[in-house]
Amino acid sequence: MERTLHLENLPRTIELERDGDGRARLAYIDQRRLPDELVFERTGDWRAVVDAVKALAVRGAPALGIAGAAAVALWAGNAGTARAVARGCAGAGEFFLEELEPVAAETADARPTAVNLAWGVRRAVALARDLVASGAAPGEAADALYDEVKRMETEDEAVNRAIGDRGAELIAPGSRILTHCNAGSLGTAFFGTALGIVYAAAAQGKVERVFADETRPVGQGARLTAWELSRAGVPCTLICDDMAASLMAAGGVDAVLVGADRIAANGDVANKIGTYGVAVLARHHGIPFYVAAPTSTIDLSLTCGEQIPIEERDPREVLPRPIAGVDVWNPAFDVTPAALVDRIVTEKGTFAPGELEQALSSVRA
Ligand SMILES: CSC[C@@H](O)[C@@H](O)C(=O)COP(=O)(O)O
Repeated sequence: MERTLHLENLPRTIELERDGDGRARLAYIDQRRLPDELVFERTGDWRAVVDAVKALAVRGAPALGIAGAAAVALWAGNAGTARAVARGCAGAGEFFLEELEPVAAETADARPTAVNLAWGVRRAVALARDLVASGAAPGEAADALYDEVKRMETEDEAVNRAIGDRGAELIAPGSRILTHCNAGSLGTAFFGTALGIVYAAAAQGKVERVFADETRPVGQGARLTAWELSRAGVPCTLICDDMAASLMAAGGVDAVLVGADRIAANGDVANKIGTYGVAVLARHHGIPFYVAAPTSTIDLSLTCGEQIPIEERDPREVLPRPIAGVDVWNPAFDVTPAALVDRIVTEKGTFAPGELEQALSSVRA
């Protein structure tokens, strides 16, 4: 039975826009406040974007890519251009690029695991360099960076929809799908990666229900995935992370779908902490484990997952009121070995982890 989805109820997550005076600003959903309230923040300050990334107000690998490029564009349109203009014409472009360097470095370092953040920054910086090299003034470079971020937003949705269509082919009718964290519209400009597959498969009437892991410690599953799926009209059941094993043992899960923050060349997958455990459980119970990600999340410069930097976050996320004598370890991500991943779904194709490197080298060539 085909299901009527209500994707129109999902707001766009992150968008560069111009205010009434033509100044660039970034509008984003403050995801810390969901599901209690849907609040859009707006800022023209690149440092505020970096702070929003660090605080998880903006999160999810593809959304971080856009945030990274947007921070560069905002700097270029405000402080970058103003300082270069104040300095005068001679060498303004070189001065602009020199000043851009620490801005780019600070933005790219805001979160280390999701490779899209640095990818987005690199894409913006490369464009700025090309423009200055071809004689563009800083103000012109800033306008072009604005347009580039808008292109990234559009591309991101198109990529997610392609992932959705490809991934839906893996989903059997009547499927009960387990997901971890939020790899949905909220982690992207729009539509989502793992949840993009859910939306595409649900539109074909194949999804009976999605089980959302709560995803301790920050609760992206409980606060974000459950909110997003219910708004979109997909039946959703929230479970605590430690219930997944029992659910699988009871025969309640037909497939696992998760997103990724970085995928190494050998197909090892870094994603939200707890993903590895879900993959072990899925293999034990003979349930297929699928990863959905854009090719921008695949880092062919790393041969294996051990090389992926894992972000450690504030212990207060785990233990809000410290207990004397108790230490806390709070890694935000873990690495699922390629051997536990059945298929990786990208916009360019669906691959076994072992095929990834060769397949992507040939599609990129
Ligand atoms: C489409 S988002 C994919 C991943 O980035 C997602 O699964 C994830 O792990 C997000 O972690 P977060 O710490 O919330 O940024």
